[in-house]
Amino acid sequence: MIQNFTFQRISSSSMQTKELKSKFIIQKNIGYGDYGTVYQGVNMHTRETVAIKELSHRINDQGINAQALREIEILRSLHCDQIVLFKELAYQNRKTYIIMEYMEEDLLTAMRRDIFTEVQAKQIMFQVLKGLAYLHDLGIIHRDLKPNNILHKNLTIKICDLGMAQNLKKFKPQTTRIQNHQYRAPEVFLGQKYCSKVDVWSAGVLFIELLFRSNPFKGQSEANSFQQILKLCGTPTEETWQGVTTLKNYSKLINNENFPKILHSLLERKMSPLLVNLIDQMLTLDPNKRISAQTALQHLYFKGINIDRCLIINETGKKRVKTQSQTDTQVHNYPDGQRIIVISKKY
Ligand SMILES: Nc1ncnc2c1ncn2[C@@H]1O[C@H](COP(=O)(O)OP(=O)(O)OP(=O)(O)O)[C@@H](O)[C@H]1O
Repeated sequence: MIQNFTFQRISSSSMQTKELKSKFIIQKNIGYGDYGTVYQGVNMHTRETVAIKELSHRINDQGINAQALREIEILRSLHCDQIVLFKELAYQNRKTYIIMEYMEEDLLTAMRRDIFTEVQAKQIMFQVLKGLAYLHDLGIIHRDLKPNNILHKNLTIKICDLGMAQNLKKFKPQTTRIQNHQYRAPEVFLGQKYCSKVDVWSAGVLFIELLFRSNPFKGQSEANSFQQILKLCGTPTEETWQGVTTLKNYSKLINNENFPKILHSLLERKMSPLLVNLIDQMLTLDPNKRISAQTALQHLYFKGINIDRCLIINETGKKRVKTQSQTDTQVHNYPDGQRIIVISKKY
């Protein structure tokens, strides 16, 4: 009965759910997650290739679980080039299927195989930040940004898996059981009420991972990852993060050891000053001081970016970056008095 109610709720706003087999053929399995299996399929009427996410709910479950319902409700309301496109819902044998546009693969798979150049990482990050800025503008936090939730097709990026997303406008209580611990923002570890800046933190981690092929906050456990944050970003103090010592988990997670901030100098060895400045702002411990996705898009690092022109695909389908030997010199003065001179190649 409740199962029917759930479908009625979903279909109430002109959503027609059809039985899966009347329209789609499942071709192969393309992904597994904690909440479902994703298949490649084809729409028999249009011949379009689609991704079909099966939302598992056991026989005795009462309708679609809250996470699945949240994913459906949020995903279908979004219209953004950087978010995977929701197409329709289907059902079969008491299971619900989200039909989405099909993408080539996720970034985790791509990162395990390919080494990204800085130009490619820049293209990827610009699109990820655009997707986040769109979500944040609507009051939605993704809360689970990580390489396997970012899809690409020839480096056109789409964020997927809105199962953990929260619409801040709905004023629901916040859980701290969010984000994979290697991408988790410090305020979540410390038990502070959080906002869309948690996604910016995850994006900053992803940026480093794309360039270094390793996650700076990799840890076997949540505690390990948090220790890594402290070791690289420094121990937060009242001077650097006002109110940090009063946070719920402060005394549990932070002892007397005072780590200096060394992330900046590690990044400088490999990255341009502008990029270091951007990542530094994305990985600022205090969420109030951390850059927003919208402001990050306007950072000088992205000045002149043209996604279409930079990437060309060669005949074998491999990504190749077109470069020219022209250089460009820019001087940037930051409000904190820092002055950066950048000599960069024009692309
Ligand atoms: N539209 C798509 N096109 C191609 N592959 C996809 C698509 N959607 C998902 N996938 C693949 O399926 C995987 C799992 O999808 P998704 O993250 O939505 O499932 P989940 O059960 O919510 O996962 P999680 O365990 O992260 O919560 C992705 O990492 C990706 O590899």
